[in-house]
Formats: sequence, structure tokens, C-alpha cells
Amino acid sequence: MHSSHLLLEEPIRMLSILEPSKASFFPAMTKIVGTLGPKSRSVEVISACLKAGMSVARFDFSWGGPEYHQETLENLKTAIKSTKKLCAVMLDTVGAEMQVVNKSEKSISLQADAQVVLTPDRGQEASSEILPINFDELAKSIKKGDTIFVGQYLFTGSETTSVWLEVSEVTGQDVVCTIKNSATLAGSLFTLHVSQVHIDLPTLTDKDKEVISTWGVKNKIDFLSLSYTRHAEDVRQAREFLSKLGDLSQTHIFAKIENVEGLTHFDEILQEADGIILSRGNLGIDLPPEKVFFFQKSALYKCNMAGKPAVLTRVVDSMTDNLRPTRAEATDVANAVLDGSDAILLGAETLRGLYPVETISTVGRICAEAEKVFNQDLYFKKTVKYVGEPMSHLESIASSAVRAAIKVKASVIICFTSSGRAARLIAKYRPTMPVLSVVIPRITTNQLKWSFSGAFEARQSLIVRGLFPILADPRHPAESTSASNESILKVALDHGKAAGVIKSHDRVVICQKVGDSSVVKIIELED
Ligand SMILES: Nc1ncnc2c1ncn2[C@@H]1O[C@H](COP(=O)(O)OP(=O)(O)O)[C@@H](O)[C@H]1O
Ligand SMILES: C=C(OP(=O)(O)O)C(=O)O
Ligand SMILES: [K+]
Ligand SMILES: [Mg+2]
Repeated sequence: MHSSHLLLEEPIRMLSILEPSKASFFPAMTKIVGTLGPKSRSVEVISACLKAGMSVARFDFSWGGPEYHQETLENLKTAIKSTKKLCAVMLDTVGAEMQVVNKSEKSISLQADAQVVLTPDRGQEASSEILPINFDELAKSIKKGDTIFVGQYLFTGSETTSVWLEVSEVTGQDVVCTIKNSATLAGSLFTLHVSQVHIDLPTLTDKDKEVISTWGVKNKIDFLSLSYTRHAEDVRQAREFLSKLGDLSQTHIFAKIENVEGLTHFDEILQEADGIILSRGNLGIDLPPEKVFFFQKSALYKCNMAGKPAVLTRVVDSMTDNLRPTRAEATDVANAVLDGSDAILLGAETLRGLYPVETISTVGRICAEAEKVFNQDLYFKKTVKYVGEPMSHLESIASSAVRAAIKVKASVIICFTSSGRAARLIAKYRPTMPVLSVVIPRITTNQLKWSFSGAFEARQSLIVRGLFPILADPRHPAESTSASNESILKVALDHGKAAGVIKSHDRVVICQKVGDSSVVKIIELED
């Protein structure tokens, strides 16, 4: 078969599979988002997660209050300082999530073929006969025969702690269900999912707004993960809300596609959002199993062509309590890379799993192997063709930088950027070498005070495949002169050398503005 038909580069020597994977400074070009929680909130564990390759920390407000998450975040800051590894912060909303609340935390055992009632009456204690839920309108939204799934928060699928229910009767506000499998629900919170039914809850709830405008503002969150995004309008409303919150006007919105409704409006959502999270946890039960791969491949392709970062969830559930992933999971991680994801999001594995650090390093190693055989040549051609002609000047420069870097076998691409746009466009063409994006701060004013931009832009590239940011000293203003460019370049090269990605005699491709024009330079280093 001709290599252009394959996701893999050809030819692959069978024996190359046996070569040990080399350790390198950048564990992988694909990024890892880790959800922080009980098993990953001490300075020690977070430091180890950062060293293993986590570059975005996710704080999921479906679970845990602001004080709890603040404590974790303070530990993250300490870990960042001591490891000198950058990490961005993602706030994940609750959104239109239906939940069963089990205040007493006593485990609830459910027997197959028996009946259980879902009720909006939150005064009731959860038991084997009745489950109180946080949503008043369930009875209006469903009908006899519908399927409902109730599972432990961040259920892993391998547990006996989740049940399938079939609606047998609706009586007033209550929904009577037949239990399809025996299970024991353990813990205080369970997520409830109704297959392919519109749930009339807002995408940004009042509680979400409250958390964003307090916790979010205080911590200048880099990313808002917008749970249950179903329409482009959801993203527009979130954007409008953030725009009034000072620094958060710079926060990037990642639309989480978790159900068929979001999938149906994918194209419009992608246009509005800064990035996409393919929430396979929920979507995987909303879609028939045989269709999940299809969504993954087409959504990743669309994100790649739009040059917007795509994050894939739920890859190694079984590592929540095992040191090794299953064969299917290990293959799934590699396929996520070949299909085009920028980042992998770990949920239960890092939040409440026994091996958060090992999970990160295992996923990183699988990604790195897949990146080595990713058919860059085919991908590059596809992207150029998709973009068409005439290309914008900047995109043409960016794609040329990638092509040049591959042709001369450069060890890195160094890209000067202020808005982050140039670096992102380079990453869009999926270079095989790391891109050091040197973010040059711009002086901005809001009429009250002067400040420097750049910190958001630098951290926001931590979710993009292949981008490794360096924030330049604000004493080098964006109004660049050739002297300041030279000194910044020296800093970037030194950083690359210290990190072990640049050696003497290496070739390096540089993308920067000289005077009014963007240029791509190739330099060969001396000793
Ligand atoms: N401070 C800078 N010094 C030199 N070149 C820069 C600087 N900022 C951006 N560039 C270059 O200018 C071009 C436009 O990049 P872009 O990231 O869109 O910058 P901007 O911040 O102007 O939007 C790219 O070639 C980029 O490498
Ligand atoms: C990550 C997911 O969402 P959450 O954990 O917020 O339910 C998912 O559904 O895959
Ligand atoms: K959530
Ligand atoms: Mg979800």
C-alpha cells in the first residue's frame, strides 16, 4: 500500500518496535491534562505529576468546593516553583449535569429487575427504593422505555458501581424505573445520564457563574472547560460572561462535547470556541458504542483543520486501580495521537486513582511512540489542500517554517509571538520537532494601570501539541529592534540547550518579524 493511505509513516521496521523508548526532556509533544483531587493534591504528588509531563491542571467543580480546590491550587503553585515546570489552570463547570445526591454517603445496593424511583424531592434520603436528584423536570423530559444511566462520579466502566435503568412509568414529578443490572452505588455523588434526551438545564448555571466570578477571577484561569456545550450560543454566552470579568476576558473557552446534541451542532460550536474537549465519558454512553470512533475521527479532523486544540478524555480508566493499562486502552492512546488530538485528559485516574504519576508517564510514553510514526507528510499535504489558496501571509509563513524545519532536520523551531497566533499556526502543521514559542510581552493599559500581556498566551499554549512556551523578560518590549531580538533568541537557544533539545551544530528554524515582514530563518549553531 502506498504510504499516503496510512496514518503511519512507512516503512516501519518490525525490529524498531523493540528499540527502547528514549527518555527526553519533553516527555511527549502531546499534552496531558490532569484532574486534581484527593489522590493528587499534595505538593509531592503534584510535583511528580509535573515532572511526569502534566502541563494543564483541571479543577472539576462538579466535585469539591472552592476552598478545597484553592488549597490544591496553592500546592500546585508551590510545585510549579520548585520543579520549574509550567502548568496552566482549567476550571471545569458543572453545567447541565444531573446528579443523584446521597447525603448520608451510605452505600446503596440495587437489584436487577427491582424498581427504583427517581424523585426531585431532595428532602428524601437516598435508598434502594428512592434516589433524590438535582433536577425538577426529569419527568417532563422522558417517557416510558427511555434508558437512564446512574454511576459513580467519574465512573470508569470497569466498576460494579453503575446501573442501567429503564423507565417504566412516570407519576407526577417522579420517574419509576426498572433496574437492569445489580450494582452497589458507593460515595456521595452519582452522575445521571439519560440517553439522547434534551435536559433543560442551563449550560452555565448560577453556581458555575458564582464560582467563575470568584475562584476563577482570583486565580486568573487560563481555560474554562464548558461542560455539556450543546449549541454555539452556549459558548457565546460564556464568552459574554467572561468579558465582564477583567482578566478573564483572556480566558480560553473549551467546549465540552458530551452528548448527541453537542455533536449535532459541532461545526458552529467549533467556530465559537477556542478549543474542544471530546468528552467520551458521557458521549460514550449517549452514542451507540459502534459510533464512538466515528465521532472521534471526524471531530479531531475538524479541529485540526481549524487549527484549534482538541482534547480527548477517558483513555486509561483501568489505570485508576492498576499499574498497567489494558491492551485496548494502550492502543486507544496511540490512536488518539494518530487521529490528531493535542492533549489527553485524565479524570478518575489522577483524581482518585492509585497511580496518578505512573498514569501520566505511561500515557506520555505511548503518545511519544505514536508521534514518532505519525504520517506528518500526509497530514501536511491534507492541511495545505484544505486551507487552499490564497493563504494568509502568516499561515503561509507558518507552514513554510514547518516544511523548512523538516527538510533541514532542524531540532527545534523557535517562534517569536505576542498574541500567540504565529506559534499556534506553526503547531497546526504538526511539526515533528518541538516548537519553542517565545512569547514577547506587550505593554497594555486600561487607563488605570500599565501591565504586561503574555502570561495567558504562554500558558494557553501548554495544551497545544508540540508548543513549549517561554515567556520573555518584559524588559524586552514587543516593539522589537534587531538587538533585542538577538538577545531574546540567545535566551531561547540557551533554554533549549539546557532542556537538552538543542545541541551544538544543530540546525534551528526561527520565525520572527524583521522590520515589517515575517521571516523564516535557518541557522546552524556553532559549539
Ligand atoms: N516581538 C516580536 N519580535 C519579533 N517577531 C515577532 C514578535 N512578535 C511576533 N513576531 C512575529 O510576527 C509575526 C506575527 O506573529 P503573531 O503571533 O501574529 O504576532 P502578533 O502578536 O503581532 O499577533 C510572526 O512572524 C511572529 O514570529
Ligand atoms: C471528562 C468528562 O466529563 P466529566 O468528567 O466532567 O463528567 C467526560 O465526560 O469524559
Ligand atoms: K464537570
Ligand atoms: Mg462528562
